[in-house]
Amino acid sequence: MTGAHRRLAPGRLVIASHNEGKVREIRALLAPFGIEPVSAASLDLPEPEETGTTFAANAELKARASADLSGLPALADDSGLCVEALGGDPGIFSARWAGESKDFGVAMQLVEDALGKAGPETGRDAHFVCALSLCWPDGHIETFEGRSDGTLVWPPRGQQGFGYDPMFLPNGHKQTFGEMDPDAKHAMSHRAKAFAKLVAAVF
Ligand SMILES: O=P(O)(O)OP(=O)(O)OP(=O)(O)OC[C@H]1O[C@@H](n2cnc3c(O)ncnc32)[C@H](O)[C@@H]1O
Ligand SMILES: [Mg+2]
Repeated sequence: MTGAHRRLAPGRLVIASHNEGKVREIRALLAPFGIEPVSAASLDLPEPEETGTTFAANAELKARASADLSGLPALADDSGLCVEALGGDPGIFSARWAGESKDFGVAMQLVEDALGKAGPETGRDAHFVCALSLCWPDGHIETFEGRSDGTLVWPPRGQQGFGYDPMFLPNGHKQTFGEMDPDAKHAMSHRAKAFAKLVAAVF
């Protein structure tokens, strides 16, 4: 982003996400900062169409939509799993690979099948990206990104986290994000890294 940072005043903040897993993680990350989080679902805010071509563009359009409609600052997250052998797919389409029923068992199987087609020589490296955008009701917006690098395991392991977590083994660790205690994921995830940048800028 460009320009000066703006401080976020204590008070209500909309978490502009309809993904319960993300909302849970963002609440935990916000807990120490005296902010009163309100979810987009509890305000009945619609889920905007994600027409952006980058994580940052989608995070910005989601944050802006919620800030406009609620009159409160809004924090949105756009994130996804990028697989090197698949040219970065599913990337910004990570949610869409799970289909209408949001079944990540299906989405992980699609990733595994695509990796099988790509062949063993291409490797199993992958990374998660998280873009966090904070938009104020007057339209001022700030965006921060974080990334976690790792490899993909099969079969998936663990019941913690959400989405693609059970098949993602972060570099230097023995447990997948699906097996890790939530606090351990928060200490190192793509979301936590983006959040640390946001904290440094606006709190
Ligand atoms: O747009 P919102 O309402 O926030 O919810 P969403 O689920 O549609 O979220 P995205 O558009 O950002 O899609 C990203 C998908 O990538 C996956 N994903 C993102 N972060 C993840 C994480 O930390 N662990 C596992 N999967 C993750 C997850 O399945 C998401 O559905
Ligand atoms: Mg989405």
